Amino acid sequence: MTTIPHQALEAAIREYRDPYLEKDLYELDAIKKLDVDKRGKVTLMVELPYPSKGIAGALKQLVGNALESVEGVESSDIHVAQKIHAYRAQKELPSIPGVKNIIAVASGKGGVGKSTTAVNLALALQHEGARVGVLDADIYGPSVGMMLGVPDGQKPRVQEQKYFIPIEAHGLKTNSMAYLANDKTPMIWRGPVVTGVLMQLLQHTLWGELDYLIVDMPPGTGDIQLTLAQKVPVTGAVIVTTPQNIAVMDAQRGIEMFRKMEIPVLGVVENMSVHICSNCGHQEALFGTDGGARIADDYDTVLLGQLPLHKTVREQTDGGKPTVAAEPDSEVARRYLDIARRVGAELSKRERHLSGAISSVTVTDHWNSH
Ligand SMILES: Nc1ncnc2c1ncn2[C@@H]1O[C@H](COP(=O)(O)OP(=O)(O)OP(=O)(O)O)[C@@H](O)[C@H]1O
Repeated sequence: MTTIPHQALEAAIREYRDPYLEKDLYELDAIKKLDVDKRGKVTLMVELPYPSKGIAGALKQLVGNALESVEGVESSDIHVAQKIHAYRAQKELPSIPGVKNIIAVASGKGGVGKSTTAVNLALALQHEGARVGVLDADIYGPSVGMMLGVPDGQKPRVQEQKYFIPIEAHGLKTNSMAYLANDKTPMIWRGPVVTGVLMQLLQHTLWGELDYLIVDMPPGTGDIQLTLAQKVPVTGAVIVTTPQNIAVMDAQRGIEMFRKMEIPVLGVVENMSVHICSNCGHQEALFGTDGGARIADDYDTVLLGQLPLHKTVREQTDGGKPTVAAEPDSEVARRYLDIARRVGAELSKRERHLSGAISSVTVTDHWNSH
């Protein structure tokens, strides 16, 4: 029988640093079980605080190699799971039953690719193992349904004349202003009416159990956005910008608005960073360079990622099958998946929601990545 000093195992495990949280697994309190059997087989259970399916393989391999180089260790069996907590919303606003976290995707300016980012981020979080919904609050151009391939005119079913049953698309639970509108309704939806309708959509949809509800906000920083930022219990905001100066300036205004409302800004996504020619692959910075990095720097937040301006992104997203669903292994989808893990990781640094405050929350969603 071999006796392997615990210190040696711990030292080996500590060699791995989480790429998003930049801490080792002990610092993250991620080690849930560590056992060695008589034959030198190490069993390790790791639990990460963000959706991380895509990096579980690498983690297992790296930690496995480190463990197996410890004298006396013959083999290792590593299990990786994730546990997504509910984090505090601004000003202790009451949460939506079953919804652990609401992430607002916002932009200071229209047309920068906010909705494209919102749907791909939602799909990427799901791909990484989370349960996700999307609320389209973009009253000026609700496009989430179209981008997720929901047939025109489809309406959510209503239960007990009070609750909406969300429309499922690509595994996401969705609800949208667009599902309820007809050609005439946008005319009456102005100001306070709009926020009233949006709050109803949020509160009267049977979302079920969600780790993240992505809210695609209307672009800009006007009254509607401000009211939403005051009323929707948001746990974190993601700001989408393009690199050009004007968009960056508007994005700064967006960051300031969320900060004023005490909503943590999780970071900035720079969309349309470079144009990639679909014929020759030539890359060109059409809208200038590094706008997202500058703003992240100036506002002490994180550049979550950069997306190229690419014809297939538009074709796939506008065609009802966003890139992460259409081509999950593509370079662009990999960027969205990286952004999703970063968003989850950034959120996991925030203050937790008081335990027990959300009654219907499930605390573990284990998946093994064998
Ligand atoms: N990275 C990209 N590459 C190519 N096309 C893109 C990219 N991002 C967005 N687009 C396209 O740009 C258009 C605008 O995108 P989107 O609707 O997401 O912007 P938005 O900021 O949500 O606009 P608004 O909220 O003002 O309606 C869409 O046709 C979309 O497919």
